[in-house]
Amino acid sequence: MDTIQLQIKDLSGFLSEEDILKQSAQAAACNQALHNGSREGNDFLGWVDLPSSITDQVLREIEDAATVLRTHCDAVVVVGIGGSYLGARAVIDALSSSFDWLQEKEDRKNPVILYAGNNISEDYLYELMRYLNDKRFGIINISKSGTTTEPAIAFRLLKDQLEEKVGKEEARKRIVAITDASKGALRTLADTEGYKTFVIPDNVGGRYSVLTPVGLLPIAVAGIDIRKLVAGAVEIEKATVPSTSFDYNLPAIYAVIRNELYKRGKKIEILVNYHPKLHFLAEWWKQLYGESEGKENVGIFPAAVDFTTDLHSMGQWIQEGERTIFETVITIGEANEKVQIPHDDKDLDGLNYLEGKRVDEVNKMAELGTRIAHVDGGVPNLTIEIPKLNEKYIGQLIYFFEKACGISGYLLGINPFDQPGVEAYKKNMFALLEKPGFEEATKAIKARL
Ligand SMILES: O=P(O)(O)OC[C@H]1O[C@H](O)[C@H](O)[C@@H](O)[C@@H]1O
Repeated sequence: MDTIQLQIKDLSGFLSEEDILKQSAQAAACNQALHNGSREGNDFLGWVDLPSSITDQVLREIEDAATVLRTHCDAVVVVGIGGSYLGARAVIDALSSSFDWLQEKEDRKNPVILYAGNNISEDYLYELMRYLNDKRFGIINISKSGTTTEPAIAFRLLKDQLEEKVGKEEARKRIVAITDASKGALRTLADTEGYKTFVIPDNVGGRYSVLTPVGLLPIAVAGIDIRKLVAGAVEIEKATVPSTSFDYNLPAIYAVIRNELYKRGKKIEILVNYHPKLHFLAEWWKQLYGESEGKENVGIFPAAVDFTTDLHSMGQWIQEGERTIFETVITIGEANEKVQIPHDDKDLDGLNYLEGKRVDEVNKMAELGTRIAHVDGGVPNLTIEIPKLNEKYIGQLIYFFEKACGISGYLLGINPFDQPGVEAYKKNMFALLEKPGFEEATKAIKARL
């Protein structure tokens, strides 16, 4: 097995093969629409053939910029929010040691990757700047619009700190901006300051941008092979072209299943993992599906849990709470490392029955036991099988989820490529902060307080 797989046998009793196959023509039409741009949102389809169109030259330019940062910095702060950081963080966490950031400087092969601009917490920023005070650090500032408040605040602070520490000249070498080709405050700022920049293509939305420099540069700085990641994505891109028959088009099958379950009252999809390093993959997935489908008062609510951790907190709800959920489980075939449970002469903890077993074997039995219990408890389960955690399969998984999301959104009958609802909080916040241009809104909102 050289590719990710979709396992659907635990849907029996909830959804038949016939129910799924009935939707195959519709799903194929949605997939076709993603390729020929015949439906809503067609100005945001740049991601569809993005993996196969990334040239060697583009990859080299990203790798070169990564080398500059890796040479000049012991820590690199990725400034961005939503699609401008989640993809990078998902891949970096999935493919790095869980304790990478704790390694002493002399033992490190890669700079520590830190994140900012994804919240407006004063304490967070203070603590980050304090940590960076005696570090050789750099910044990758990412914003597609170039106008988002959270990263703009973080960047202003970090830029000040860096320039004060090393001077404007050296700071310029350690700052890279990734933004629109011509629009937005970040573009103006980067051009004025003379930063190295990369462009986010107009036709690739933030949540679909992980395979552009938005994701690839931070990932490369973290020492991860972006060529293998992209190659993995290309494989699924090729395997899901419109001529692919429905039975082999895994994203199309996944898209149909989640929509059919939704029609049957399963309003919440829980993405499940059994490895803490996949936590941010689920965060990335939540944005992808949440922003794409949650509109016009419809859409599955994308949730996520980390098992077995959350079996000791959310497990009760999932087993016996309202039956409006289904689970999509990401399962990893083979652990990358080997740890066996040792023998203990006294066996005071009663664990000798596990002696000699790999920890992963125990994890897998927890996974199997949970799946059986949840299905028995009325929770449909589908499983995405990944042979092991490496660049290639994460690349496959990224494209799998992106393609499925596009098909799924069209099946649902909405435009999966806009996010009008996100503006509501911003308008109120700007009005409350008395941003120039919001005078009327300021008056109106203040009258409500
Ligand atoms: O990259 P930016 O323009 O800064 O946007 C960052 C994020 O915030 C926005 O409000 C959108 O909801 C997201 O889709 C986007 O990924």
